[in-house]
Amino acid sequence: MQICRSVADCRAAIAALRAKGKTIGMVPTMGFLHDGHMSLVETAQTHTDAVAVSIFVNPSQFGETADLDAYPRDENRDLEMLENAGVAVVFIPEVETMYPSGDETIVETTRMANMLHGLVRPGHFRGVTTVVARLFNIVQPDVAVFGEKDYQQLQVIKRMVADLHMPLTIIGAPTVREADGLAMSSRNVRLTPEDRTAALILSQSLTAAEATATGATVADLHKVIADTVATEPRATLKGLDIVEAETLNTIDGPLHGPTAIMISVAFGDILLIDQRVVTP
Ligand SMILES: Nc1ncnc2c1ncn2[C@@H]1O[C@H](COP(=O)(O)OP(=O)(O)OP(=O)(O)O)[C@@H](O)[C@H]1O
Ligand SMILES: CC(C)(CO)[C@@H](O)C(=O)[O-]
Ligand code: BAL
Repeated sequence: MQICRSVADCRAAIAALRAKGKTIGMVPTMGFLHDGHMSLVETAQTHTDAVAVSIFVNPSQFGETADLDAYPRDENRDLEMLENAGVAVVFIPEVETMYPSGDETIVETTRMANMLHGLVRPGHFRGVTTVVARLFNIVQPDVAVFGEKDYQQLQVIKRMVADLHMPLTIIGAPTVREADGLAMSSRNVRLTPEDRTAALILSQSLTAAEATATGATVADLHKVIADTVATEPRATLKGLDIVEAETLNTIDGPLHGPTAIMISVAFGDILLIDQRVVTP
């Protein structure tokens, strides 16, 4: 496994694989890896010959520096997991490497970035597309894999790739969960034991909504989720969006096709997200 910290080293490692005729898959991450990330690596490996993983805690997608500062990191453990998984290249840049001129050049999906979860975290998706576009330009993968857990992020990136005619395919991979249903997230380790138990309310509220989806309106599902989350006093519902699955367009009246339910719930200063696509 090649560990690269500069753009030149990363490009050289990828070029060496290309010279052997290998196709390249990519999994962008912010590190502190868990089984959710490793499932994305496996998906990338089934589609391509060699996989590159980036580890970069991207400052431009964090609103509050407290959230950025508290973001968990463990580079040695991450590298061991990636080596064991047979990853070919790991790219671990510094902030100066990714942002040589700060935020002079940005990439933004102007509509999709500034709706739904983008309103809960202003500027977040602009930071995501800006860094992902840079990562794609450095690695130039054939395929990149993103988790469905970050549902809006996946749709935003697909839109960016289509609109900028980027020559790669984006694949979405299902959410990997703990045994009790909590979506795996690097942020879970910051939860107190009480909040960790309370966090089950995310998946439980989605299950309650799914059970009533057929024949339901958006307003009905809003109520089911809000009422379920309200039964957990430690949880604060921050965002709840029920939209058409691919376009993220709003739905009037009853659900009429694949529908994405996206929720964000805060436990103190820790914001957790989950989603489910239901087809009535
Ligand atoms: N439980 C999961 N199942 C599948 N994919 C996941 C899961 N958690 C994260 N991912 C995906 O891994 C990629 C990197 O995500 P990231 O490094 O932000 O991890 P994370 O655990 O989501 O961290 P956090 O939510 O705390 O920011 C993204 O494409 C994300 O959607
Ligand atoms: C895609 C990503 C690595 C960009 O920083 C990040 O948003 C994430 O980990 O989901
Ligand atoms: N997984 C999305 C990255 C973030 O929360 O900033």
